[in-house]
Order: sequence, then structure tokens, then C-alpha cells
Amino acid sequence: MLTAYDFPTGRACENHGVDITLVGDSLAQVCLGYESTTQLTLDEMIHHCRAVARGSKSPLLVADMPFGTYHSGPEEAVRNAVRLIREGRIEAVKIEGGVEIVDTVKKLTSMGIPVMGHVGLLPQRHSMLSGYKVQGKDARSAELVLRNALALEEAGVFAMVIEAVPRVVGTYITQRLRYASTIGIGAGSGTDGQVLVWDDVMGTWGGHKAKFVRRFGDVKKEVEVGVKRYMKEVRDRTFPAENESYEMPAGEHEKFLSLVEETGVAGQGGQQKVSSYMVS
Ligand SMILES: Nc1nc(=O)c2c([nH]1)NC[C@@H]1CN(c3ccc(C(=O)N[C@@H](CCC(=O)O)C(=O)O)cc3)CN21
Ligand SMILES: CC(C)C(=O)C(=O)O
Ligand SMILES: [Mg+2]
Repeated sequence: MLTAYDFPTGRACENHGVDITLVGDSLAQVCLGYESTTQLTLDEMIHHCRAVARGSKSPLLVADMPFGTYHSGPEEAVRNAVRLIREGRIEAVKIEGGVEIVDTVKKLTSMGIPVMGHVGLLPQRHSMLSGYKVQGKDARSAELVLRNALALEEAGVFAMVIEAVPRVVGTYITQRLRYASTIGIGAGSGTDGQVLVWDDVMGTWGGHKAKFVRRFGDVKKEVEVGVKRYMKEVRDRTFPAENESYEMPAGEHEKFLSLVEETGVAGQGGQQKVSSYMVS
């Protein structure tokens, strides 16, 4: 599974064999520049889902339900999941939480809406958790993560993300579950699948790099090279070249010059251009 936030990244997931495309609420940070995922609205999420859906056709298309769109109970969750499906064109929703969201998961799945769970580190609760911290490090908290995973499976999720837990905990939960697939992020190699944020994979995210991130591309470097070359070649006038410009058919330029002379549109020409923002 890989995240996507717009049409070209959705298209890339489609073209290069990604199994599940996730419109993650991480888009709040890596795409929209918000401080945390809690700032993201449902309308913003839907806007991005629609773009991704136009590009990503064959992978399963899942979207995070933004913070506050499923917190008031099962009815609110259904109402907002229906908007994500009908307006956002996604196929399944992902929600963060454990035993406390069981009724919501049951309601959604009973209405035929596939649900992906998300346990371990829950970014939407970073305030309550005092930051982005590895979960399940001691025996007690590992048992809590396991209980949450089992409760979600019982409630009917088809899969769940396990985020930032010790490797052995990711492996144990994966083996203990009977039906639900696990997709790890910072949960070690023992989960059924893996997920990462697009910008972490491509090296375009300039913020904090979590321990679980591996960069598979250096797009940031490519972008720097491209922008700098473009600016240089515009300024030294080597861009555009003749073969990047249009010609007039033979004789038309001369006709044009005579025409503007006749019609009086020619004016003075050749004088210094007056521009308030001209430099040097
Ligand atoms: N670029 C990006 N990648 C993500 O994986 C991601 C986002 N953004 N935004 C939404 C959430 C936030 N996430 C995060 C953010 C930070 C850490 C982090 O700094 N973790 C510490 C663990 C510290 C500890 O408990 O020891 C780390 O250094 O890995 C983890 C997940 C995951 N999601
Ligand atoms: C990293 C994945 C699991 C996620 O929830 C997101 O991108 O928002
Ligand atoms: Mg998320």
C-alpha cells in the first residue's frame, strides 16, 4: 500500500502495480502544509480523493476518515463515509482506534462499507499521546494494542494498519488474527503488507524523518536540479531555442510589417519599455 494525494500520484500507483492506494490524512502535512492531520477537513479530503480516483483505477482505493468525521458516533461515521464514497469515489474507509470504535466499525460494515482499521501509533491523537511515540513497547501496552486489533477484527475490518510498534508485536498480532490482513508502518517485517507515505518514499518530505522511513527515490534533488536549470536558461536566454518556437509561413512576416504600417498600428517601436517592476 502506498499513499497518493493527486491525479499523477494516483496514476503512478495504477501504472506501477500498487495493490492498495491510500488517500492518507497525512496529506494535511505533506501536501497542504498543516501542522497535524487534525486540521484536515472532510471537504479537503474529498477534493483530493476525487483527483486520486481519476488516476488510480485498479488498485483498491482507501481513504482516511479525517479527524472529527466519525467521533460523534456510528450515524455520523456512516453519513461521512457515504460522502467519501459518493463524492470522493473511494471504495473503503480507514479509521484510527480500537475497542472504542467497535460500534462504528460494525455499523459501517453492516451497511456494506468496507473498513480498514488503524492501531498502534494514532497520529490523530498526537496531543493526547504527547507526540508521535512508539506504542506497545512494554508488555501491558503491547497487550492493549493486541486487544484493539482483535476487537477490530471481531467488528469486521478487512485489514488494519499497525503503526510504530516493536517488530515482535507487529508479528504477533499478524499471526494471532484469523481474517484481517495487517499492513505495517514501523511495525517490522512480520506484517502481511507495508505502507509508507508517498513523500517519504520519494524523498520530497522536508520534515522529520521517522525511523521507519526508507527513501526509495530522491525526487527532491531532481526538483532542485530542474528548477535551477530552468531559471538559469530563462535568464541567460538559451531557453526557448528556435526549435521550441513557432515560425510564420514564408512571406507573412513582411506582409505583417507592411500591414501594421498601413493601418497605423505600428507606432514608434524600439523605445525603452516602461515597467514599474523592471530590475536593472
Ligand atoms: N511524512 C509523513 N510520514 C508519516 O509517516 C506520517 C506523516 N507524515 N504525517 C501523519 C503521520 C504522522 N506520523 C509520524 C510522525 C512522526 C513519527 C516519529 O517521529 N516517530 C519517532 C518515534 C519516537 C519514539 O517513540 O521513540 C521516530 O523517530 O521514529 C512517527 C509517525 C506518521 N504519519
Ligand atoms: C501512513 C498511513 C498509514 C496513514 O494513515 C496516512 O498516510 O495518513
Ligand atoms: Mg492517516
